[in-house]
Amino acid sequence: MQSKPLPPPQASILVNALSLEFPIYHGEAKSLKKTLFQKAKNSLLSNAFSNRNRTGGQITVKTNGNTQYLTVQALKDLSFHIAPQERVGLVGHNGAGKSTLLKVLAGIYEGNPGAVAVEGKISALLDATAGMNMQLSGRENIHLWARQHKLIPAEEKQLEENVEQFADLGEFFDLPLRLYSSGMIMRVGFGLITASTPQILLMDEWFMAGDANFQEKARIRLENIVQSAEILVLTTHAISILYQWCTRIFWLEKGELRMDGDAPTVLAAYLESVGSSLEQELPWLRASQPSTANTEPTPEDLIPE
Ligand SMILES: Nc1ncnc2c1ncn2[C@@H]1O[C@H](COP(=O)(O)OP(=O)(O)OP(=O)(O)O)[C@@H](O)[C@H]1O
Repeated sequence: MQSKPLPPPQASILVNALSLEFPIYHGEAKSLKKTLFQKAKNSLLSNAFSNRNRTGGQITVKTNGNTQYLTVQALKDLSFHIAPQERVGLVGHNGAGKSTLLKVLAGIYEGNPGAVAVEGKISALLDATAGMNMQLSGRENIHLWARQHKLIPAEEKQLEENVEQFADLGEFFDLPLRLYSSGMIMRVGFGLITASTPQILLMDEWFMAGDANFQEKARIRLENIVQSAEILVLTTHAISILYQWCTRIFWLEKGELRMDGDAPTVLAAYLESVGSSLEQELPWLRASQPSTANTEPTPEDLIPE
């Protein structure tokens, strides 16, 4: 008897005490180094610098033998579990660690060993040029990607046709990417990443760019993959998208998880901390019923007017 293939395991993301710091290499700029060292030392003494400055990760002084060096703590001791059907939004000030966290989940950055366990096939809409070779044409980049992902020839052909049609670049599809505009590169990158449905979809804000024609085509493609992805993790500064799309929000501050909870609660607390409110950001809330929050996501909301 032929055995049935096993269904793919359910998607999940388990993060346990994740930290990530970037060393600052700026040896030649002595005055900058001196200033940063002084600020970091003052902050250790008084904690005033870190409280006042709500941009970027925490800058700290580290010691290795006789040498001192500076690091930016981009993520600090994060722990959480994301289960299937959860749609998580990341909020926080500039430099809070949102993009870095997405990159760690995507496997682009490595956190501390054993801190991240991801189950399921991931697609990351983080950077349109990630993994692309600027010397190769759009078509060649598709083949490169197909080989890296071990597609069989029929799948590779299908992918090529799919992306070529979506990107709609005419003869530019066979010219090197270095001759493309950023919007043209995005068409190839977006088309490639959204050609198949992932179990886990990670999205940063970059995909909101592009001309009107691109946005309409992108909307249709996004609609399909967002609805079928098991897990969505998204970062954007657009509160209305977070409110309508997400079931859960992580509020990051200087790399730490300041709050984790349902979208209305965490967004209200976050907005209050920056002197705003949900009613101010989403005037339509006043007129709508509470039950309309977190309804089925509408990808139209991702595309700016
Ligand atoms: N490749 C890198 N090298 C050094 N420092 C980095 C690097 N990437 C991020 N950082 C630092 O890590 C911190 C977190 O950056 P990150 O890009 O994750 O913030 P963010 O929350 O996505 O910000 P924004 O809302 O402005 O996009 C910042 O202080 C940033 O300077």
